[in-house]
Amino acid sequence: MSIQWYPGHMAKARREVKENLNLVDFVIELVDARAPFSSQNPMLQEEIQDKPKLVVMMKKDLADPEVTKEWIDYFDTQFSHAIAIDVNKPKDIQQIAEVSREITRAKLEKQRAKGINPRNPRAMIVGIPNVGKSSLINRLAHKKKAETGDKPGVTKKQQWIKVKNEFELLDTPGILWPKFEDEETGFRLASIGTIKDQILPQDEVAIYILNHLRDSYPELLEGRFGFSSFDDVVEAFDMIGRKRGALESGGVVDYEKVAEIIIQDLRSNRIGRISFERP
Ligand SMILES: Nc1nc2c(ncn2[C@@H]2O[C@H](COP(=O)(O)OP(=O)(O)OP(=O)(O)O)[C@@H](O)[C@H]2O)c(=O)[nH]1
Repeated sequence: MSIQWYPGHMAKARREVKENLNLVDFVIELVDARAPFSSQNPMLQEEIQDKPKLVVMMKKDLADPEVTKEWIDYFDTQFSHAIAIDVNKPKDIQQIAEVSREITRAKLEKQRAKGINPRNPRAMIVGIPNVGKSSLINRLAHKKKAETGDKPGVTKKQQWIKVKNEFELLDTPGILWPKFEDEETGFRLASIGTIKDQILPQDEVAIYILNHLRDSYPELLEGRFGFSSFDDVVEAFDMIGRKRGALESGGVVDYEKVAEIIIQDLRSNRIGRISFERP
């Protein structure tokens, strides 16, 4: 995870995805259910053109279920099929094969009508770093451990994974960059752990999270930290620091430590199910 995206990397990633897109009939785009807009790649649609797309919102177990429902409706109005999954739920994984059948049905029927015996449709997974691409590929392939490619000197042959006899999946995912649109997008991506911790100041990320909890999830703020509102963020840091023993010698609150506590509590799902954006 946490690739630093420079123009050269971006051009190379785009080229690689484009080459593989030529091999497939439809695309499975992974986004993070907690921030489905910010975690989309801004250029993917351009490359996909009119190929059918299935949007899979990963990590639904970490997102606010009400908001996830809104996103599914939203993507449906955008002519994309969308589902939300928890990669550890076999039932959710099963859903991918079912929706894929719907997506490719029309094309297969057309081919059959022409007397062609169609081959299995082919798909590839595309998404930003850390969104869950390898986890999903491994589940679809019934593998327990991630396979490591890229051994120096070994050319990795592309392989197709047969998924429930519904479609064939390219075993290597396409990795593209997230949006870098504005500060708000950056904070959302930092909160869900998509961008390198060094990129944005951790105290600012923690403040962003606290403000979001106060404004949208006061009951979760209360449940985890013991207060549901605050006027001044320093006061909030002080309360958390005292409660959690993040103190320097002399009993002064260690703000850096508090920022770390807030971020880690969020990412390890100890605060509750939180979404960072609505459609
Ligand atoms: N809670 C939860 N965690 C998930 C889910 N899917 C993936 N993860 C976790 O997200 C992290 C990243 O998953 P990966 O499969 O490595 O993501 P990736 O997109 O292949 O990452 P890169 O190799 O960096 O591009 C891992 O810790 C996974 O366990 C999910 O549905 N729910």
